[in-house]
Amino acid sequence: MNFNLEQFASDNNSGICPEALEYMMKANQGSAPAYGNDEWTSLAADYFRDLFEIDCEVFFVFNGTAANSLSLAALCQSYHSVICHENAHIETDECGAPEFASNGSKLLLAKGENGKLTPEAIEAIVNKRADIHYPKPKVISLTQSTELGTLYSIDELVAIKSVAQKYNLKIHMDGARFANAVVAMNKSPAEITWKSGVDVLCFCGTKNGMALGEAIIFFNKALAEDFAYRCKQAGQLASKMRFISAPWLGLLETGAWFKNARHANQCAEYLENQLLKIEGVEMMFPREANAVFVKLPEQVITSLREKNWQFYTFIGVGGVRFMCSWNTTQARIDELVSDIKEAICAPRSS
Ligand SMILES: Cc1ncc(COP(=O)(O)O)c(C=O)c1O
Ligand SMILES: C[C@H](O)[C@H](N)C(=O)O
Repeated sequence: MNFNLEQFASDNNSGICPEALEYMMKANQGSAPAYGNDEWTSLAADYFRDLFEIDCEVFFVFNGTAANSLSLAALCQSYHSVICHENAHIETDECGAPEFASNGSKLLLAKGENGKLTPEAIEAIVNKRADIHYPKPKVISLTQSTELGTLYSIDELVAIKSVAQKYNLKIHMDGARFANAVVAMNKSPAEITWKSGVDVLCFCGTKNGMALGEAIIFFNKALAEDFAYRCKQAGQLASKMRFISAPWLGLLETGAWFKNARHANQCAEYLENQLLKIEGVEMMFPREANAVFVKLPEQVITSLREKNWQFYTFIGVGGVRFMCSWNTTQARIDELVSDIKEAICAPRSS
């Protein structure tokens, strides 16, 4: 298998973008204080404060599961619960880490069209029970863009914020593809986070072009009290933190965070448009960021696998996710589309 060819399984599969690599090399000069006491970490944190237009607390951890789990644990006690969508990554793909990190906060799952929570679904969970045996809802967890490639609009975020205020709930945002959401919505990072009621954001650098590294951004600073100890205890305090924060600064200072997300979104839009020209291909959800979800006949999926195409099929029988990244090329999209066309037109095996 040729590992150099871009794939469509995940933006996790992409390499390191030039800007992140350049700043990694810049940081690799001599020694620097460890555990986040270096200049790069300070500069990156300050840049986030400028970008989000608020004096927020910023922490850097290795991956998204850690970012989600630790930030959720900071928002609630073990006897509380976290309301999330049934397709939420914290439910489906973090191996119980959120429950583990919080010593037991239960995830309460809601259904919702296109992978999104609604105020009604949240209220139904909050009001389902009020007895002492029910883990008291304390946090709403939203993913922006969602696991199904869709977006919460500002109006939807504000409606959820009002429910959170009504029931004294905190709002966590899984921003694994937050940059893609900012680009797609053409709103400022502040408008789609703290100005819409978000208390803490997990801003993913890994999917945006870094080797690894997520920024946990507490807009409600009081909630970050002693959070550094939580990171240390969880093994998420990088001794050579400059090699997470410097690439982050590279993305931020050069604008690559925005450029990479815009490119990925544009590639997904191009892929969607090419697929819509093929009879027999059905879109599963609105394509609003860098993911394309389609229904494909089983023999097409088999044919693509035989040609070493990589993609997730976690969204039900015949459901396929194609994820575009900062380094996706139109040429590779055209190759994928050509193979899909060929497979759909091939005579069905009896
Ligand atoms: C929506 C979402 N949230 C969180 C994560 C967790 O990231 P990681 O795999 O780095 O733990 C992912 C992973 O790709 C994701 O897709
Ligand atoms: C689904 C998988 O766990 C990963 N979060 C991804 O989006 O590729």
